[in-house]
Amino acid sequence: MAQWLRAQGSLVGTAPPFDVAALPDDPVELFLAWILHAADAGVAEPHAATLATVDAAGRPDARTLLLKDVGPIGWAVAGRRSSAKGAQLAAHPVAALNFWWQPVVRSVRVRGPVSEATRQESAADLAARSASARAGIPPEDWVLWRIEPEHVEFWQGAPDRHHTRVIYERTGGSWRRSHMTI
Ligand SMILES: Cc1cc2nc3c(=O)[nH]c(=O)nc-3n(C[C@H](O)[C@H](O)[C@H](O)COP(=O)(O)O)c2cc1C
Repeated sequence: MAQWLRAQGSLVGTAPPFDVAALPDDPVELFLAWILHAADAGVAEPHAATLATVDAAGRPDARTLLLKDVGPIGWAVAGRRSSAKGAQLAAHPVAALNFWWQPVVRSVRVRGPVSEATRQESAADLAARSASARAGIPPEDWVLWRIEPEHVEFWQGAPDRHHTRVIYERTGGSWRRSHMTI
């Protein structure tokens, strides 16, 4: 199996130009540019991401879900309060969210504290789902969570392995930005 895995391609997409001299001050702006670009480049379901949480004993967990919104107050995801992630977020309201857009060799990582949206916002998210996706979900069990970004990393792979990492770290009310080629 190890041989088969080694034979699989990696970073075989085509990365677009990425000018680190022209980065926005706000990582949300760069994220919006990247996810829209990924969709234009044919990435199916570019809003699918891996949400990582930790349980009460400190053990990590992760699953795929859909990004519901992104803006000045964070990256929003939704699910059942009664789920494992619901219990984990109640015990440790922190999370990481990872995106991987293979055809454009781009990945984004977001980390930070998590808070629940208002009951109205959670209800509106549930109401916006298809009838089949709503079926069997009591409204009070559906929660929209927001990850308030403290650390956002944009990674773009290069065929020559000179990959680019751009890191935004929030200190107080402002963002500190750095980038490197690795
Ligand atoms: C593409 C995709 C999108 C998904 N979207 C969601 C979602 O938005 N919310 C959700 O709760 N689960 C979603 N799921 C199911 C989760 O991956 C997971 O099975 C479920 O949330 C239970 O996870 P938990 O037991 O860790 O809480 C999605 C799965 C896939 C593959």
